[in-house]
Amino acid sequence: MAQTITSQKNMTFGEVGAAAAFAALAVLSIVVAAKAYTPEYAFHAYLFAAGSLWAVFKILDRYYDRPADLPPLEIAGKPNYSMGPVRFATVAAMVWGIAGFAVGLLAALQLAFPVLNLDLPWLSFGRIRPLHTSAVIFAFGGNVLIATSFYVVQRTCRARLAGDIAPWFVVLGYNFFIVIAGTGYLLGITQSKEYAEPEWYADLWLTVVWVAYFLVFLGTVMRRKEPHIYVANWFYLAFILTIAVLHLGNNAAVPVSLFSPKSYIVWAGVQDALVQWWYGHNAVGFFLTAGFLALMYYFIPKRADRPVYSYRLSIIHFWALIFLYIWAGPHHLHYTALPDWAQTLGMTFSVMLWMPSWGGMINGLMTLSGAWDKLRTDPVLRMMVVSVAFYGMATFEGPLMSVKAVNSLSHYTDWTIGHVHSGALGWVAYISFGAIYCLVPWLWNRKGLYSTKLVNWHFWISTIGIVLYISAMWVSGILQGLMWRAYTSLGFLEYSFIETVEAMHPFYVIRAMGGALFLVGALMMAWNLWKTITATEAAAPEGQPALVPAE
Ligand code: HEM
Ligand code: HEM
Ligand SMILES: [Cu+2]
Repeated sequence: MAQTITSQKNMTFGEVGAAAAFAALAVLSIVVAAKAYTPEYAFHAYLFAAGSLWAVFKILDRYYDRPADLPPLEIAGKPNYSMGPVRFATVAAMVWGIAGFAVGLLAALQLAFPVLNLDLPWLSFGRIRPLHTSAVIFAFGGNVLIATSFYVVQRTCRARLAGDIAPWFVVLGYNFFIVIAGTGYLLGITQSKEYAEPEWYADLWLTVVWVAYFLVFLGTVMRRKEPHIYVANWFYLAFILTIAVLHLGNNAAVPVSLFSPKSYIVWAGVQDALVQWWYGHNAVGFFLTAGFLALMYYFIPKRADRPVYSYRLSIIHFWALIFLYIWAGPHHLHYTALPDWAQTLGMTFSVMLWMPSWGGMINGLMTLSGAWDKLRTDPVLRMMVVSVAFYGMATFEGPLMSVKAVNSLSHYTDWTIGHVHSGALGWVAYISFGAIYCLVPWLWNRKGLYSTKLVNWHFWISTIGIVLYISAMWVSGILQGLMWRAYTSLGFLEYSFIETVEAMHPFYVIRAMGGALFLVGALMMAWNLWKTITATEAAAPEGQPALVPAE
């Protein structure tokens, strides 16, 4: 007689708790929707209600379908990695990335040809701009960080992701936040804080998601089988923790009512400005830098098949970077009502930041020692190496721009926009593209990418795009700054404002062309990945990970 071992099937504590919490949120959202002061807010409340009901349904549905026992942590002595959430976030990153680049292109075209506002409030520059910045930083960048952090932490700790539904809650909950934020901008809901535009209710939701993210990540590190915590995880952890603190500090707002989307920030005057740029600068430092440095420290050694050039330097890089970044925020407030000593402090720490930044860049580049020849044949590695070079460029330019005398010329001009995009396109997007090109064949169990040639085309087309974008912005920024400060011999301003705007036109056209090339490259990438995923040839038999051993 065949022996069957069946353990009794029970709902886990997490399933019961999450289903109950979502049911309560659904009820609350419906009440809010009914009593909302504005139709836009009611729309968001309905989205929350629909999302929560869907979550309750999914949790119950999964419970009825699943076996009594939860997936084991190990199978035959090997970690049973959880890659579903990683796959979802990877695809989401590509989709949001393309949307964000397209909206950036629209914004760029609107600046060159204002008629493209189309006289529609939803498409006006003021709404499109935060849509672009949030789509590229938080939707594209955020999904890249979640996907890679969940991948890297599992592989380097040789442990399955902590939590059962928690990793899915993080990934889906985060993307729901993106939907609320993005639709909010189009409908005119904003608290007008740059890079923190979503209103109080979206911020509260993100807080819950982010705490879950922190717990899943930390829980995975704590169940590690590998005694050492690899340096990439340190960078991820600093990113997750610091973003939580920044988010709470910068969004300390009191809502007008539960039924209104509007809130008022508790900080006043110059304190509000300082908190905002403490946040804004460290969003660059910990989201766009520390998080993506974790990618650098995992994917470059992996792809080049070389150990990190100096592991000791990576530790120094880590501590110096997080200690210095946090003080540099005031460089966004030069020549304002902020006390002079605070401006000088911000400038000094920014100049000091140059050293650890370049230490990190050198560490990333020198990891290729003995493997430089791979740059000729592997465009994915080339993309990541160029990315590190752009990181070096942006972190040289940043300290320069933080010097008050330089900032008096660069501030308010397109130079800042050039600096931003050499960091954003050259560093953040390129290291992300490289990581995604590595990840997709691993995650979908494929031998390799569909076409390396296409990666090569992507590399060259988008590199030309970046060069057009940033060089146009440097020239236009410096021209703009010089025109604004030009005086006649009688002491009058030499140019009216509109003359400076007219002078920008050709550069805005060139920038839009650069953006279009960048977008075309990303579309080629999406096609290449799609063909890779749908290819029929698997690298290893189903159910057996085609993954190389963790280090
Ligand atoms: C096709 C690619 C892109 C195009 C055409 C584009 C275009 C633009 C435009 C036109 C602006 C407004 C500039 C202004 O107000 O004068 C802008 C701002 C911005 N973009 Fe992009 N962008 C692209 C990609 C990206 C990416 C990938 C990122 C980040 C990862 C990014 C981050 C930002 C940020 C942070 C700002 C605000 C800058 C500031 O306020 O100083 N962009 N972009
Ligand atoms: C050592 C590193 C860096 C320093 C000291 C630095 C410094 C600066 C300075 C002085 C400004 C201009 C502030 C103003 O005049 O308003 C600025 C703007 C900016 N930087 Fe950097 N930067 C650094 C690296 C980076 C990197 C790597 C990125 C992107 C990945 C980046 C993204 C930005 C953004 C988005 C802004 C525009 C903020 C805004 O006004 O909206 N920075 N940075
Ligand atoms: Cu800054």
